[in-house]
Amino acid sequence: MVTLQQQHHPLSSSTSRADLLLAGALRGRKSFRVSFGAGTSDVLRHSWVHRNEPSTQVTNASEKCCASLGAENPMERRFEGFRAGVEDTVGHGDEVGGTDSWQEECGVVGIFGDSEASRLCYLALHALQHRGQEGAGIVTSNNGSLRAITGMGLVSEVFDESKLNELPGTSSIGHVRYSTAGASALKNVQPFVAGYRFGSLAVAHNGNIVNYHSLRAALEENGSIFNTCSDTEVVLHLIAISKSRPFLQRIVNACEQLEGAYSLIFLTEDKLVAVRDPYGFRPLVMGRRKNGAVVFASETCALDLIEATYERESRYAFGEILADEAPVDCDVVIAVPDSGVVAALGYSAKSGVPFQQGLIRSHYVGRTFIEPSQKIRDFGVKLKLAPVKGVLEGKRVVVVDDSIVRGTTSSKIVRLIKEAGAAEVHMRIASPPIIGSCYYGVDTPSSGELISNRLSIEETRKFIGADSLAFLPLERLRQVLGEEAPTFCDACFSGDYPVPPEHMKNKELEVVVSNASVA
Ligand SMILES: O=P(O)(O)OC[C@H]1O[C@H](OP(=O)(O)OP(=O)(O)O)[C@H](O)[C@@H]1O
Ligand SMILES: NC(=O)CC[C@H](N)C(=O)O
Repeated sequence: MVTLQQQHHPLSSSTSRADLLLAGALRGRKSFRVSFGAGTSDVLRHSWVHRNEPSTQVTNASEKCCASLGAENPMERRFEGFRAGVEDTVGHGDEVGGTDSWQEECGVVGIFGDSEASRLCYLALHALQHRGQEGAGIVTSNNGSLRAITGMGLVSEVFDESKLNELPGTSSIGHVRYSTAGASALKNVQPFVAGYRFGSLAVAHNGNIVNYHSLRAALEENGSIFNTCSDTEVVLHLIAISKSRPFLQRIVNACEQLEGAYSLIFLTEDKLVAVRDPYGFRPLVMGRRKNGAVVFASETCALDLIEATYERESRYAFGEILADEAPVDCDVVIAVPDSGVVAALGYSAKSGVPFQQGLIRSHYVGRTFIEPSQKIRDFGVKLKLAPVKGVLEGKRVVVVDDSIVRGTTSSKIVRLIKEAGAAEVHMRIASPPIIGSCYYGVDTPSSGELISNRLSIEETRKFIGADSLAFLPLERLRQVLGEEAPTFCDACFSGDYPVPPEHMKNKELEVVVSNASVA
């Protein structure tokens, strides 16, 4: 582990140390670990500390997790179809055997050094709401103790002004949940807070710990009692039993035992620590507010909302590369909102072709994956996206999206745009073809259902009905990532799985590698 940075935090002398640590300890791969704060308190405690809200109704291990969903909760209706027969350790990925589109998974946030920490956390969670709608929670640290509020439902359903008033403090972490391990139930809603012999510790996790079953079995064998049926809880137990010193080393020690995907944010009475797995499976970005407060979040949209700056935006570069690699005579560049917007701006800037809003997204419609059948899903795309005739009629249109998964969205979009009168439709995709399923926490369909696994780029172009189709070449993606490229997992694009997963669900591992990038 190498210390990259030590600096004075401008806000408070009691939180005066900021360490940015770049760890190379985990299996020889590079990952980053970041901690902010000072000192440790040596409080002797073993019990769980406050998870306010009804979540404190702790249960015996054999209880089905789905049991604690409240009847009045709107999410109960939304997830009704998924819950039948759900076992303790089951999340969405296991229940439905993959979903209709590329799922982004939970969102995590951490704020350090701002007197409005819980409010900023709340706003940032709003920006990340698309990553998980089952439950939300915030933990703050104030005057040497942690305080948590968690609940089922959307951020706006769980929190209001009075709840936020109950969460004073200058540091906070937050979570929006899309379950992958452990059913959709209140007790599995994060952040989790635990008390152990050195004080209190909270954690928010995005990802899937693939060796969770064996870790939990070993911990239970040694007497650990679990409070939830989420994979995330093992991390707290591993930290609590670690013999390493100081606190950061205990985290390293715990994470060294984890396999799979984890972007984790920890909060103690005086520290905030962000950890990313050695392969960078799940996203995590760092930003800073003007007052010096440090922010971690799953996506940059959360940084933008709370006016924290982030140094690099690679999606813009992906758009520029597409314009460079796959130019085409066209009149207008449009995006599939919201995920294609930044890349479309990059394409437009590089090609000199104007960017316009050719598709308007309705934010009042649920994500298409909630719809149960293919037939209904087709309507879903139409409901979600409305073409703007004035922009499209008679035009040669370049449409930029971030990915093609099964091909459902792209084919509907091409049809919508043509029906609106476009003369030509050229799809540009700001990622390489997705040829392999994900086993590390992104709920993707099985490999066989991925269109780029089954069809060549030319066949995919025909399937979606576009006049041309181009993907971001994998080598160019790696170029953008530079030296960091080997530290990121690109299994879904390359078929090269860095960690063989313990549980394969029903997905096949075989992938067909497709080399061409333009059709
Ligand atoms: O090829 P398909 O299987 O249709 O999936 C591809 C689509 O899925 C994602 O959107 P999603 O529906 O997740 O909504 P988003 O725009 O909120 O990301 C992605 O941005 C593509 O538009
Ligand atoms: N989507 C996620 O990142 C889920 C985190 C964790 N595995 C859970 O199920 O709660």
